[in-house]
Amino acid sequence: MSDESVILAESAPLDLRLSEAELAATRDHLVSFVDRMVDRAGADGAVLGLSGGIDSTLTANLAVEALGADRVHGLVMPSEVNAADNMSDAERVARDLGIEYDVIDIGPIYDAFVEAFPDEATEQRVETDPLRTAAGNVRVRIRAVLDYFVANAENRLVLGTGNRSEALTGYFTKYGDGAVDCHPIGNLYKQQVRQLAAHIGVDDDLVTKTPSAEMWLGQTDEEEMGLGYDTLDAILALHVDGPLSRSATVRALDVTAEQVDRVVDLYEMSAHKRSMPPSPDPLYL
Ligand SMILES: Nc1ncnc2c1ncn2[C@@H]1O[C@H](COP(=O)(O)OP(=O)(O)OC[C@H]2O[C@@H]([n+]3cccc(C(=O)O)c3)[C@H](O)[C@@H]2O)[C@@H](O)[C@H]1O
Ligand SMILES: Nc1ncnc2c1ncn2[C@@H]1O[C@H](COP(=O)(O)OP(=O)(O)OP(=O)(O)O)[C@@H](O)[C@H]1O
Ligand SMILES: [Mg+2]
Repeated sequence: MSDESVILAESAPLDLRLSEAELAATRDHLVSFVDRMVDRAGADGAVLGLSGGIDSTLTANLAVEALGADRVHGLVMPSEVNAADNMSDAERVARDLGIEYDVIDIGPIYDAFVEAFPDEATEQRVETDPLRTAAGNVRVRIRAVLDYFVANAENRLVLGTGNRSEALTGYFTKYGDGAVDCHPIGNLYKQQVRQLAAHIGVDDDLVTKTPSAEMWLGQTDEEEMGLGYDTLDAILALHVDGPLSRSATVRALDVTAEQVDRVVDLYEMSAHKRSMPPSPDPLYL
């Protein structure tokens, strides 16, 4: 069994599932949020990146429910490190929803970036950290530039797809997938994202797909974070968002103190990603 399947085989230590009535209320709440955001901005619609993952799939579904298919524009943006299956899933989502979408190969844009960089060795070293992450972040930020081009050109808002598990751990690229106008699913833990997606009828293969940022070939969120989402969500809900102490969390979830500490570290180290860039207090002379 690979490391990844060990992580995915973990049983959920805390049941965060919503009831059917709560799912229905959540769906209405998020749909009206999207509608309100676009309306208050005086925008004509929304644009979002479609990756074939569950976060963008759910967000696209909610956007279509809020705005109608004719006011949602999807961008499928493959690169050399995206699995072809994910890109065809992204196109399937757009087609099934009946939205306008473009497929934009970001490979040449990324290559131009690397070639323009003065360090000739950059290209050779990008497959090992820290350059692997830096290079992956470039791809993510290129997508943000394209999202905003469409938003500017077509008077749309950029919909983010971040969920609460990612926000609290800083598991996103600053000014990359974090560069958006709002995050409709930003208050749902990852397992609630899956549950809401299943509730609204998203295909099962998309609901159960292994989450991946696809910053490099074969990347998975859970492997990189060193924690399964079910464990992560449970620790976030009880300890970071909730009132339980470190030791009470260890007892309640049957997790290790190291796992709780890891989550707290991720949370604390990423505080800068959850606030506006600070300036010094004003100096009144
Ligand atoms: N204390 C501090 N105060 C203010 N700024 C601080 C800072 N510490 C770092 N920084 C700044 O933040 C930068 C690091 O942040 P960042 O550039 O985001 O880079 P970083 O957090 O290193 O990498 C992004 C992480 O998010 C994951 N990700 C990215 C995109 C999508 C998804 C997904 O789930 O799909 C996941 C990715 O796999 C990776 O683990 C530093 O280079 C520095 O500029
Ligand atoms: N190849 C891509 N084309 C278009 N958009 C992308 C691509 N890769 C990532 N994105 C955008 O970046 C967002 C963040 O990626 P992330 O992996 O967190 O979400 P996801 O792929 O929708 O779901 P999961 O986390 O389960 O993989 C995506 O939801 C999508 O909006
Ligand atoms: Mg993904």
